[in-house]
Amino acid sequence: MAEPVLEIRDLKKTFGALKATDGVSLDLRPGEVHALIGPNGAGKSTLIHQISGSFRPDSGTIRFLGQDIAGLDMAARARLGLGRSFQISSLAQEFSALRNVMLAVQARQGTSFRFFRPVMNDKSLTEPAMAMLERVGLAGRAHLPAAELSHGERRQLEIAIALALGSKAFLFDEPMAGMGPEGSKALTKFLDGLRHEAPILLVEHDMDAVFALADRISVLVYGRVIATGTVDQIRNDPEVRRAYLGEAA
Ligand SMILES: Nc1ncnc2c1ncn2[C@@H]1O[C@H](COP(=O)(O)OP(=O)(O)OP(=O)(O)O)[C@@H](O)[C@H]1O
Repeated sequence: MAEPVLEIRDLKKTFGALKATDGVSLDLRPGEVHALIGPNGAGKSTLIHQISGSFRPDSGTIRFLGQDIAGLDMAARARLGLGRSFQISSLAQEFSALRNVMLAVQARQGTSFRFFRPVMNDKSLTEPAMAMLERVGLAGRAHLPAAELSHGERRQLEIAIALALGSKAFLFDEPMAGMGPEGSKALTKFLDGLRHEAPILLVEHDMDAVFALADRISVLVYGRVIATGTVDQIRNDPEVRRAYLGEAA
């Protein structure tokens, strides 16, 4: 089996007396969508924050592409290729979609703002940025300000930016939230293709999306993983049904 892209071992984080993550271990393999589900307050977002670097774990290890990243800050983790969650919106609202992606291309190239050159005519930025917008299906909206894009389009733009930054894995925290049924369907289809570019750790309450996308599901309850398995294994696990899925599954 291929080496995991991301390996979490025994991650613990407390807030006062509350054990928000209580010894979580899981991994993310190349090409997969690994969904993390569980009731409200189970510790899903806290886990994502620890992986992305916005919270520091009390103990445990996080290895990304073979490297221990627990001591790195958020920006350093992003530079290594850990694509950030949707909950942090990184868009410059007044800039066009194209310009937003160009900034990411520029950041990856390691060049700073080029005040002496008209950036919008700089093909070394516009061409890769446009290619990225095409990949996410936004080429036709390239010249609109980010603020004028729909909710779903802004999500696509955020992914284009993450891809332009060279993301090698994605952490998505409730991407379907606020999307509506049609938007969720479109985003599900899009994420299904995205997994081949970079595997996805997906926190999501929308079970249709989870069941459609997940290669594996881990169920978090009170900060602990109570089960990890395929969609069928999780749907048929009596403890999971009791703790989370109820009879809806
Ligand atoms: N910064 C914080 N300070 C104190 N307590 C926190 C903090 N962040 C989260 N918590 C608590 O940790 C627990 C886990 O919260 P978390 O947001 O990770 O759960 P979740 O599974 O993502 O829930 P939801 O599905 O509702 O988003 C909750 O009891 C929450 O109140």
